[in-house]
Amino acid sequence: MIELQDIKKGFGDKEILKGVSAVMESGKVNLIIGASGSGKTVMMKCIVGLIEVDAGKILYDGKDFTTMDTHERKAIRQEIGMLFQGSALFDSMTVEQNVMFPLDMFGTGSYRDKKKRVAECLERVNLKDAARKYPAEISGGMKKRVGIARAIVLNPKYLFCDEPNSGLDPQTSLLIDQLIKELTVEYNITTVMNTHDMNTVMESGDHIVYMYQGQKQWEGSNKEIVFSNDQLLNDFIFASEFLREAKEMRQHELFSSGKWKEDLKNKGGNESGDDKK
Ligand SMILES: Nc1ncnc2c1ncn2[C@@H]1O[C@H](COP(=O)(O)OP(=O)(O)OP(=O)(O)O)[C@@H](O)[C@H]1O
Repeated sequence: MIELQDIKKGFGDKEILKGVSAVMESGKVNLIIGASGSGKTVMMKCIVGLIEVDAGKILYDGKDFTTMDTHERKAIRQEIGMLFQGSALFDSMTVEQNVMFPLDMFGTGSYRDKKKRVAECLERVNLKDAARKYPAEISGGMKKRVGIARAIVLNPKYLFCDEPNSGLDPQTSLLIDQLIKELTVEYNITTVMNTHDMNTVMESGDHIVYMYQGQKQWEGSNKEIVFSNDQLLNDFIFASEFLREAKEMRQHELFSSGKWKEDLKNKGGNESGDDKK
């Protein structure tokens, strides 16, 4: 679990994060969404320590990251897996060597153990047969899967994904989303993902933090989004008439099945559809 307590960050006299609090739960895909410039990337960089917050706390399973020294931070960083937007593979290395890289950097076992771990991860993302290929020889979706294998090779407790679906077709995006979600549940990882992809929001958003101009405007699940009355969130998510109609249909479907009550109860919400901020 990662907890943000009133984090603030500014550059010069420009305040970017204006006191954000949120809890990113383990075993869940926690999404950060919002318009361009709303502060998603700055927030993500603060959480992993690429930039320092001006105020507030970031707790990794109760341990305050903001006051840790370099040594303590290094220990946390070893528990973090990162999936970068462009996959960020080394072109001169094979798929297998790319996945091996974090093990060579931080791993302790023998070469044989490392090879075994790499094989397990490649098998898990269904890329066993591509081990000897180079990035230039595989598709964009496969590159993302290599990125995922590399991100999980050290058994991370926390996984950060920056726009994992950018540049992928809708079907491949869905497969990547499913894979990330499965791994999150399987290994009880706290996954934090920055995304613009509305399919991801609706399919994988166990917990969604909607950022608006440096503040958390709304948070809830993909089910709660359908019943949200927050105007800014609705304008952002259901931007087109088509999506507004789809939302109404989904609401109707959930209302008539009575399933919305069950879903909201499970999420700790109430029947009035009041939003949590
Ligand atoms: N290093 C920096 N120095 C100064 N300003 C910065 C810096 N990094 C980000 N900003 C500013 O912070 C604001 C939020 O940027 P951020 O990258 O977090 O937006 P975002 O929500 O991730 O947008 P996008 O969806 O386009 O990636 C922007 O106005 C940006 O110009």
